[in-house]
Amino acid sequence: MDARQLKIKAAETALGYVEDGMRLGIGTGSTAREFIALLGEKVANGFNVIGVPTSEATARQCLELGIELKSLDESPELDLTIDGADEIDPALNLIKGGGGALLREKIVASASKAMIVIADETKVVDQLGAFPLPIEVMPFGLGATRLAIEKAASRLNMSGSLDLRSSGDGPFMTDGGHYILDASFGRIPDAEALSVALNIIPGVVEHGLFIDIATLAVVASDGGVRTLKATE
Ligand SMILES: O=C[C@H](O)[C@H](O)[C@H](O)COP(=O)(O)O
Repeated sequence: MDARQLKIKAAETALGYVEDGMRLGIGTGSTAREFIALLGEKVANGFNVIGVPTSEATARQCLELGIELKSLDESPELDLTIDGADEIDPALNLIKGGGGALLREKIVASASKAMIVIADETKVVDQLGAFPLPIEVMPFGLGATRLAIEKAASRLNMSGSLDLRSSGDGPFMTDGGHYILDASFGRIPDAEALSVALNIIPGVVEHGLFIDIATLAVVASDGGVRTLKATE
């Protein structure tokens, strides 16, 4: 099976967890896109959900498919969020933000009773960190924020490059109007400690470490689809 078929398989399985009438957080990225396409087919056949999108791109796709959308202000508590991930560890801690949507994704997933991650097998790792960690930062004070991140990482015995994400003709801008620094620190020995250390830096808006948020992962490989639950 090619990569897209695996994403569709994971999305199909996750769709089985969505019940009629649910308030649903809807993720961003190429795997989430396959999920939205399948959800759209179900909605066209009379299935009801109220979706809260995690990005402008997801909102556009949902609206094209006739999926009813609300904001988190209108629907502040959600039953379930379904979203992709860049890395998944055995405790179901995640790295997200490869597509730049991590801030809204974390707000939406945190407002949900459950979060199901959909992915192909390549996203499952023993320890997070081979995928560069996206850190969403304020454009104001970028140099000072970068230095503060480097110092915080160094206190945790980590170092590496912090690359300002580019859109081709300038810095990549998130839906919230912020920049992204992609941190290549390598394997992260203590993701929770790094998460806390990043969260207290004033210019850091959010980062892509999702700790204790995901409840289930649906992972597709050539051998079939398996579901993972957090080991601790
Ligand atoms: O910002 C983007 C999101 O966190 C995505 O869910 C993540 O990057 C995975 O994307 P994909 O399904 O395209 O690999």
